[in-house]
Amino acid sequence: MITLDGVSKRYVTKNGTVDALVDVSLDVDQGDVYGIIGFSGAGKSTLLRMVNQLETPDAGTVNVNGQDLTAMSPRELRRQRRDIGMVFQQFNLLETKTVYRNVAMPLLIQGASKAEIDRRVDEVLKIVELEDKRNASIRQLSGGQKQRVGIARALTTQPSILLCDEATSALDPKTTESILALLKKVNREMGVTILLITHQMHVIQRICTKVAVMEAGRIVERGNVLDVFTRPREPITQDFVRTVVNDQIPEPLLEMVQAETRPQELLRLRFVGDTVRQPLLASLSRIEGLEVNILGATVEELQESVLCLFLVQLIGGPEPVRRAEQLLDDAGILRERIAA
Ligand SMILES: Nc1ncnc2c1ncn2[C@@H]1O[C@H](COP(=O)(O)OP(=O)(O)OP(=O)(O)O)[C@@H](O)[C@H]1O
Repeated sequence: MITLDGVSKRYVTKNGTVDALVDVSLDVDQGDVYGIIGFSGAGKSTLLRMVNQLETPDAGTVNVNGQDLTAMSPRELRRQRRDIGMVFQQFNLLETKTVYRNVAMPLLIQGASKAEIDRRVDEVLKIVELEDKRNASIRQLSGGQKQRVGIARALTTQPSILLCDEATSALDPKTTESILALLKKVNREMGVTILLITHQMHVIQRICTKVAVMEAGRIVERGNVLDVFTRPREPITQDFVRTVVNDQIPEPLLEMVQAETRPQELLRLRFVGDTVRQPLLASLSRIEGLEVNILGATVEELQESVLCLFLVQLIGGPEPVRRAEQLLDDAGILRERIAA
């Protein structure tokens, strides 16, 4: 549905050159909620703006619905952009105008009839649950309500793609949850494909199906959210995952572990989905000559499944520890040894 192929973008300023995108390729399929995560300056905004050609590439192509946007005339591009809505971090609304006027804007620009505009505005305000604010001024709204107006405006032209530029970064945690739930609803019930950029792994966890991690203009890791959360490869991805799934031994317990004089093995275990139901820890503790201590545990909901992370200390000789590791391997549990 969206395909970037070998896209590069270099900005030249009086302070020097910046390679904002370096040979970036990306495939977003219909129905995806695709999240791009990275630190400030990684190139996320530049990538997002390629998809509606607010930025043009120095090299590579940008295809949307099978059409190469980089080869389009300005007129064709304007038509294509109606199929791509955009939601902004700072809402980008006309503060002195009404909700109706803001939401109607894309249709007014297109020259739609008053009857059609009225019908469509009412439809989208219902979706974002702001019917009662139709005639309110934007200034009278909370941040969360403003973002709902921003989403409604992006949906008026019935786009098949929604681009979200840090849509929840200016909102408090509770409002963030409600906006993320709304985006998920837009994806599920209206079939809108979403490409979003964020620096919060929590956003990826809550609504994305796929994720790409960006660093210095490159995509360094990508995949299904469940896979990336379970087996993050790159250090930057591990850092992002750690902000949601803590995988470190808590400081007070570390001292106890380091003071242990008996032979021990420290393991980080990851269980996904059905594996969670197995009574593994009970089985481990039945191994003769083995003492099992839990040093940490996290359970996170992820894509309608659960990811559990356990930090365990196995105290015992080589044979009981080997049996324990065998048991974990047979159960398909991901295990990783950690240093004390
Ligand atoms: N119009 C521009 N002119 C010059 N440099 C730019 C321009 N736009 C972006 N850059 C630079 O390109 C790099 C990537 O910027 P970009 O905004 O895409 O990153 P980002 O990951 O979205 O960052 P943030 O999260 O801070 O928005 C940065 O070094 C930025 O300073």
